[in-house]
Amino acid sequence: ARIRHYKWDVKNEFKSPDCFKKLVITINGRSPGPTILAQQGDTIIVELKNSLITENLAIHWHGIRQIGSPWFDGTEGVTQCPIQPGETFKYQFVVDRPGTYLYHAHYGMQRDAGLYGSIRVALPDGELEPFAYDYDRSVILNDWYHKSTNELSTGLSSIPFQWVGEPQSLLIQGRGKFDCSSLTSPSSTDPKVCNSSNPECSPYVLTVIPGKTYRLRVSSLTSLSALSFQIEGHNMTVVEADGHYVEPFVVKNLFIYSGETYSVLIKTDQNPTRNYWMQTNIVSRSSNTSAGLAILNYYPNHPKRSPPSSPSEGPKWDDVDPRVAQSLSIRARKGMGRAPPQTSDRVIVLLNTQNEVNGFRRWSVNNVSFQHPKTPYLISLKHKLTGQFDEKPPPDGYDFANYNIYVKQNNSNATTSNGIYRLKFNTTVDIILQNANTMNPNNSETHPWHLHGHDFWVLGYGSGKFDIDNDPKKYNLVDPIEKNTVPVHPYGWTALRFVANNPGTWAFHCHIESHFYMGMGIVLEEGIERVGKLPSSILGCGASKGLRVP
Ligand SMILES: O=C1O[C@H]([C@@H](O)CO)C(O)=C1O
Repeated sequence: ARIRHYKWDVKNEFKSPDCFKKLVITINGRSPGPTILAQQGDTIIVELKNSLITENLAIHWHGIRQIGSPWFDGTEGVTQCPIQPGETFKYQFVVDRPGTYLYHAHYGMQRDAGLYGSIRVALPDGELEPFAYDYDRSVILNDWYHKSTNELSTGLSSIPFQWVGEPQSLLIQGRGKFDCSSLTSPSSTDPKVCNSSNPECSPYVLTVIPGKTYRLRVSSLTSLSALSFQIEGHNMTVVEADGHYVEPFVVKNLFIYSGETYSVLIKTDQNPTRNYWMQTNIVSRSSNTSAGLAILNYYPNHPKRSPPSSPSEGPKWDDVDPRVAQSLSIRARKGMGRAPPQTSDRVIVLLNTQNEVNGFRRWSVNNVSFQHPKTPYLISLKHKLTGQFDEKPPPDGYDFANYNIYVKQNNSNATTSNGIYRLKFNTTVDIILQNANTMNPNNSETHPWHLHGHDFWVLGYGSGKFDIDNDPKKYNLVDPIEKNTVPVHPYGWTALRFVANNPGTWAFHCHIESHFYMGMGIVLEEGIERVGKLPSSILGCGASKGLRVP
């Protein structure tokens, strides 16, 4: 195993990823940031300089379990104090599993500003993947807002509530195309603000050699949108999800939710005299945002030559069945999955609702809307700093008998809390995500939930209200996939199982940036007594002020 040492400088820069100029948070001048390339078992060291002028910072290593290094999970308020402007912070962790992972800001809604990238972990020398390919490439999908992160988050925490709305564009590998002619105000029609011929917003080009097999790692870090991804004229064979091998299945559209990663195999076996569209469309929300477009360039055609065809319409946004069908198709590759424990020690049902708290619009689980404490949990628990968060844990369920998930509630008030779920070390825990109606009539949204510090088995999906007596009998205990991010579909439920064997404090939350900001998450603690000495670099905020020694 090797040590991979990176030096990153994080700052604000003017960029035009979709032709509209705005402030973007870059790493070494780039957004998406540099790809971390490593081999299983390597140690990654990222020396991160915060060169933002007035803003704190924290970076999460999404999908990396941080076994033995829970303090470097990068989750502000949960595992560390934020990195202040001018400071250099050293993240150090082991990438213990091969696969496709991500990194991104995890502080307020900072991810929206463009602070994200990918992590690719290869097998050790001499070990082979269970599928063959000639080349390995990756694309990160995103959506993009023209308003600043501060404007968006301030709107969400204002009275009256100002929703972020649909994104202005969709990005593929950091590039999109906003139609500058749709702007009307004089300042924004200035070509210095929006310029459709700016080379920064020319489409991303993936050049391929005809007659080969490509492994394409596709991941999504959208702020809000669920996406359909397709490559004109090419089927995709899904072989990996969140770092786990999938029993291969073929799709034309890959539905992908924020925080998920997939590998698909594509054969470049189409007419080699032309190029093809790679395309994303928003699904699950009614949106006027144009498709995201990139070019699959068959060598030696000119990389800038537009495909002769028009981009496709994309799937119908409100057609839920094909998305549920894809979720159900994702199973562990035969003979390669780890079997889950056949029973669990604790079942936590999490009802997802939109609520109001003191006039603020929020999201809640079991009527509790999450709020960060001033002192990160890992620090207050390890150092036994009392009174730093609500000692009363949030509930393990909701009023199953009387709650109607299909209607807008008459009284949709909730409370805020920073209480956490404390899990007995090494026990097996089931979590059932239960979807419901929002505060708008006849509306239930899709939420991708992401768990830090673990992979979980996906035991099942269902529609309607989870029936605790009968639905567990239908669980897939034979070949469930392991993932770290999973959708709960509109008016549906999703059942997960994991073993609480990674000492630390771990966030579990909706990966939609505005929803987590609005309280849609929980925090789990397990084995805090087994956590080693905390590095001094994560201390220094809230009640841990005096603990930081140079
Ligand atoms: O949090 C949200 O707020 C809006 C909408 O409910 C506001 O009316 C929406 O679609 C969300 O996902």
